[in-house]
Parts: sequence; C-alpha cells; structure tokens
Amino acid sequence: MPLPVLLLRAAGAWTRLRPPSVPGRSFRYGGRLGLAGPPRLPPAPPAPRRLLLAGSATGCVVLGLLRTAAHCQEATVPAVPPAAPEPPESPPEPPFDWPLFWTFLRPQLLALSAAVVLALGAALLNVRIPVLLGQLVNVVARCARGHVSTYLREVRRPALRLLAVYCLQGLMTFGYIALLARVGEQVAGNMRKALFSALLRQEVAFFDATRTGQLVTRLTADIQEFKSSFKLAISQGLRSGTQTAGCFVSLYLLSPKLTGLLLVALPVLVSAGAFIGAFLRSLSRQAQEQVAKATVVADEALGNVRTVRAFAMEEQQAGLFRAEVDRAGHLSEQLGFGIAAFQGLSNLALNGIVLGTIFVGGSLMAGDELSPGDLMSFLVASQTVQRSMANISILMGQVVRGLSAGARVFELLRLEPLVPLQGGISIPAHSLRGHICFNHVSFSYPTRPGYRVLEDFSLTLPPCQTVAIVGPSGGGKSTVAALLERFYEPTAGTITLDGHDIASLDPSWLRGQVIGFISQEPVLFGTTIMENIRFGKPGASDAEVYEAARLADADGFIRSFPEGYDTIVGERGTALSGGQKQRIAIARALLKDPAVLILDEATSALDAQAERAVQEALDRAAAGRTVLLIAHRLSTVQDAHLIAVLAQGRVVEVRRGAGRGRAAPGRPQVTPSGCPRCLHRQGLTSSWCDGGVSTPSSSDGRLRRGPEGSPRCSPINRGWKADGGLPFVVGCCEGSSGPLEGALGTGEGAGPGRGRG
Ligand SMILES: Nc1ncnc2c1ncn2[C@@H]1O[C@H](COP(=O)(O)OP(=O)(O)OP(=O)(O)O)[C@@H](O)[C@H]1O
Repeated sequence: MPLPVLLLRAAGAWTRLRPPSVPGRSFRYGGRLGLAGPPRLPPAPPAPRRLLLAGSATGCVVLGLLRTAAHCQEATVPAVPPAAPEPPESPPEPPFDWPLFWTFLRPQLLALSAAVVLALGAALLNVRIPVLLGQLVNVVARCARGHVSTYLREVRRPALRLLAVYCLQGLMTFGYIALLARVGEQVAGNMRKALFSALLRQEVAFFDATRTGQLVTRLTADIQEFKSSFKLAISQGLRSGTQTAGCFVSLYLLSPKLTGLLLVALPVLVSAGAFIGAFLRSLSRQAQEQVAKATVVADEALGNVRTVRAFAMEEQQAGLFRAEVDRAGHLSEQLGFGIAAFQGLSNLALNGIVLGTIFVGGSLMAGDELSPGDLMSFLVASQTVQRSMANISILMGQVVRGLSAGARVFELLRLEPLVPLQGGISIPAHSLRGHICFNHVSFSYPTRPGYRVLEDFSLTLPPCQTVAIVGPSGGGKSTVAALLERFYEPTAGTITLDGHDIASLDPSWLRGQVIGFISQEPVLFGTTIMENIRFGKPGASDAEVYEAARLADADGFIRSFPEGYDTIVGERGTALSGGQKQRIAIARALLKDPAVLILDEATSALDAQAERAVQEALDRAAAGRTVLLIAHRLSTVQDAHLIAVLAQGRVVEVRRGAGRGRAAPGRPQVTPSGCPRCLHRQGLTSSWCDGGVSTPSSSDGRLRRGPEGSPRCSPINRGWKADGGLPFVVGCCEGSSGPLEGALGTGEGAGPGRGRG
C-alpha cells in the first residue's frame, strides 16, 4: 500500500479514537444497558452551523498546513445559536468483558499461538531484509565492473540468502494470515450465534425499548468491527511493533547521524498527515452520511411504491432523491479534491526524505562513513519504519473502536432476561382445561412506567368458551392478550391457568403448546407455506400440516397454487392476499392444537369477502377451545359466549352473547352437555374456581353477581340459556363465575379513570 494512503488511513484512525456520541438508549428500562454504540444507520445530521464550525476547526489546522488560510475564515462563524438544545449526554461505554472474550478465544488458542509465532517470525525476517539487501548491493558495487564470472560467484551467496529469507517471510506471512483468518472467523461466528440466542431470549419489553436496527448492528457491524480489530491487533500490532523496534536498531547501527535526522523528520510528517487525514476523514463521513440519506429516500419510496403511486408522487420523490444525490456528489467531489492534494503533498514530502537521505548519506559516503550498501539498507529500513509507524497509528484507532464494539456485544451477551424462556411447571395434557382468571391485574408497560394501562382488571375465561373483549382503541385489549401470553408481567394481581399462577408455569410450554395467537397483521416468514405452518409445531408431519390447513380453510387455495405447499410466500407474506395470509396464520396456530386461542382483531384488516372466509375458519378453530376474542366493535363479537367491555383499563360491563360456536367438519359440536376437550373430566368439581356463580341475566342483558354465599364452584355442565335462546355451556367443567367477576371486580358500569402511577 502506498505510504501516503497509509498515512491517510492512520490519520483517519486518529479521528475515530473518540467514539461518536449516540442519543442515549434507555434500557431495563431507563438506562442500565445503554446499547450505546454508534448506530450504523445514518445519524441525524448535525445542525448546519455546528457542522461548519466543527469542520472548520479541524480544517483550519489542515488548511494552515496547506497554506490556504482563506478557508479558515469560516471558523469565525458564531457558534450554535443559544436556543439550540444540548444533545443528550451519551451513556458511558460499557467496559470490555475480558473473561467473556476469553471463553470465545480459548477454543482457538492453538491456532492463535501458531499465528503469533509466525507473525513475529515474519516481522524479524522483515528487519533482516534491508541488511541483507545492503550486503548484496555492496557486492554488486564491488564486482559490477569486474569479470562476469567473478561477479556471479560473489553475488550468488548473498543473493540466495536474500531469496531464502524472502521465501521464508512469504511463507510465514501466508501462515499467520491464514491462521488469523480462521481464528477470527471462528470467534466472530461463535459470538454471532451466542448473541443471536441471547437476543431471542430477552423478554418482549426489551424489544420495546430497543430499536431492531441497533440489534442487527450489534450482530453484524459490531462483531465485524471487533473481528477486524482483533485480527489487526495480532497481525499488524505484532509485526509493526517488532519491525519498528528492529529497524530502528538496524538504522542506528548503520548510521547514528542519519537515524537522528530521520527521528526529527518522521514524527513531524506523521503528525501532519494525521491532521490532514482527520479533516479528510470528517469530509468522508459527511459524504457517506449524505449517501445514506439518499439511500433512505430511495428505500422509503421503493418500499412504499403503492402509496407513492396512489398519490402520484413519483416526480416529487425523484426530485427528493436527486437533491440528496447531488449533495452527496458535491461532498464526494470535495473529498476527492482533498485526497488528491494530500497525495500530492505527501508524495512530495516523502520523496523529499528519500532525497535528503541520499544527499546526507552521499556526503557520509564521501567521508567514508557509509558504504553504498549501507545507504541502500538505510533507505529500505527507513521505508519499513515509516510503513510500520503508519500501521501502528491505524491500529491505535482500530483497537479502540474494536474494543468499544466488542464491549457493546458482550454487554448484550451478559444480559439475563427478566422472564426466562424456560423453567417452571407444566400442566399434564390430560388435566389441562383452559380455565383462565385475571385476578385484580394492574399493569404499566416497562417503557412507560408512569402510565397505567390496566387497573384492577378481573375477568374469567371459562374452559371452552369464547369471551370477547371490546372497547375503544387504546383501552388495553391487546395488553390483556400480551399478559396472558406472558410477554409482560403484571404490575399487580395474578393470572391463573387452571388455578396455577402463570408466573409459575413454564413460559415456553405455555406459549408453545397451550396458547395459539392470531393477530390482526399475521407475520409470515419468507419461506414456503409448508414451513410457515410448521412454525407452529416444528416436528409436525406433513399430514398434520394439511389437517391444520384444512381446519383453517386454507388447504383449498394452497393446493390451487402451482407449487402448492411449497409456494414461497414472499418477504413477510407479500405474495399472498390478506385473507390467505390470515388463514395460514390460523393453520399455524392450530397446528399445536392449543387449548387457548387468542384472536386479536383477527379479521379487522380484511375486506368483507375475506372476512367471511376467515371468520368461518376461526369459528372452526374456536370449537373446543377457550377463546379470548379481541375486537373494537360489539357487532363483530355477537357470537361470543360472553362479552366484556373494556375501557380505561377496566371491565366496565359484561354481557352475554349468542354463544354459538360453529363446529368444524370433523370436530365435535360444543353442546350444552359439555365441550369435547373436557368431556372426559365430567364429574370433577373444581377447587380453582374463585368465587361467584353464573345467574340468569337481568332484563338489560347484563350478568349480575350471584347471591352472596353462592357455592365456590358449581357442578360441571351447568347449562343455561342466553338471550338469543341458544343453549350453551357456562364452563364445561365448572360454574362460570368469571364474567361476573369481570363486572364485579371494578364496579359495574363504573368508568374509573386510569391512574398515573
Ligand atoms: N409496547 C408498548 N409500550 C408502551 N405502551 C404501550 C405498548 N403497547 C401498547 N401501549 C399503550 O398501552 C395502551 C393500550 O394499548 P393496547 O394495544 O392494549 O390497546 P387496544 O385496546 O388493544 O387498542 P387497539 O384497539 O387500538 O388495538 C395504549 O395507550 C398504548 O399506547
């Protein structure tokens, strides 16, 4: 690599010594874990004046060096306007976790040791080369004018020695680079795998508080940066350090006077290069950020091309993109001009050093203080020193950045989830009923602790019944579902499944086998339909997948595709209609045959026709399961057994619905005599029913609390009639107390305001 370029890179590295500040990240959930690294996505552009000032300050030094002081006048521009808010203080960098790093390094120790030995060997040979070269030149100078055969005889020995050293050095270089590449890739790969697993283990609140882009940056750019720094530290660090020390000894032995001159000139040159490089580096960063801005414009426009088309905004978007690209081009041209000037100046300076060395060395030769070979050795060794010093400068910045990147990765690796993925009890399949009770639950999201979403929320979902929650947007309906999935922990109160607090249950069993979740916006993965459905139960056979698809009314349209179940659904399922996506999501949820089904606005994003198809699929899916149905409008939940109206975090009203769940072909009908899931448990009385029994409705259709002193549990299969005259079961295995509790827990009809805790 040409020396000017090395110097430029060295200078660039110096500017990176201080990691850029980032708007603070608030984690757990107010700053313990900072995800403080520099985002690789383009940061918000600095205020123009601030940029000008910063650029000018650096630039002034450089331009002073370049004797173009006129440009420095920009530095007199007043500072940032007083009204400008101070940028938030960036959180402190996490310390580098050496013990954790060691766990990744230890398996590679053998290869690493071999690489270190080879790198040191190559460096020592590099120190030896100028000396051997000088000896060869001395022989050439002495014999060149003599007879050819004498010349050949004399020159053969030093030439062969030099050739052997060249070959050995080449071999060692190959060895240590190849070994380091292996070690680096192994360490980085293992770190990446461990980090991905660690991230997937984190609770949902962690992802609320963290931008996905930042996590992807940790997985990709930070580990890449760390790997590069690690490899560079071993290869360049060892080699350049050894070469610099060794060559200085050689230089001193060759000529103390010339070495003294070099010691004065070199640091001045490297420092000047560092300053100019700093300026160019900042210019380069601005140009890159500008290119990133143009990319964002293109990304948004192309990603939302339907919206752009719908508003006929093509020309406007193209204009936006043109402006950003022009700005980027202007900055890049400035950068190119700066690099050209730098290259020219540094070539001049470095050639000046060579000329100066030859000039002073020639005078020493005239005084018999130096041989031609010594001068040659000196020139080559001094070039090696210059290269090594530039490399060390690069290394300093690179190591600092690598350590910060590694520290950020290790910080995430150390993070323990508040809710572990596994651990706890699970209810045996034969005694799982799906009876769910929310008992006086209060909840605030960890990212918004002062805002109560649920306040003393109580509701019971009897087994095999469909309980709908309706209410205004933002009332907390989806939050109820999220708490049942144990995405979050209630701030107060408990949620029980068949009498067990779900906090004591194994979360992966609960989510993986008990609860099926179907949301408004089904998320599919960009793979085949078969794989997407199998996501619900990884070990499922093809026959099970077909059965689930049939139940979800998806089998027909899937088979109508030329590729059938092997059809790729496109990124996030874009190659499917909304209704088709939803039915695949239903099949996915049904594959695990969940005892509890959560339907969160499952049809609200669909048009009338798709809604009908999906609704039929959902009706089949609901048969024989406890269903939590979430909807905005009362009209969409009339078929539920019970309807709870949620407002401001509380149940303010409970009504009975028609309660007619349609049975799917091949699935038994839910009858007043008991639901299929629980039939085999008829005759059991429950010890987990917690108060109140169902009573006939009042004239206004609402359920009222039973008389004081009602039995704690009513017998199973206690059928009664809903308003519509349709018979249904209120709790196939016990009395239905829950809905009443929902009303009673908060005071019926009361509309308490949500507290700010
Ligand atoms: N991850 C989150 N972090 C912080 N606050 C949240 C989060 N999710 C929801 N909220 C807030 O909690 C409140 C209840 O939201 P939720 O999604 O449960 O309401 P919803 O009744 O389901 O609304 P919609 O019918 O519009 O889906 C809202 O004020 C919302 O802003």
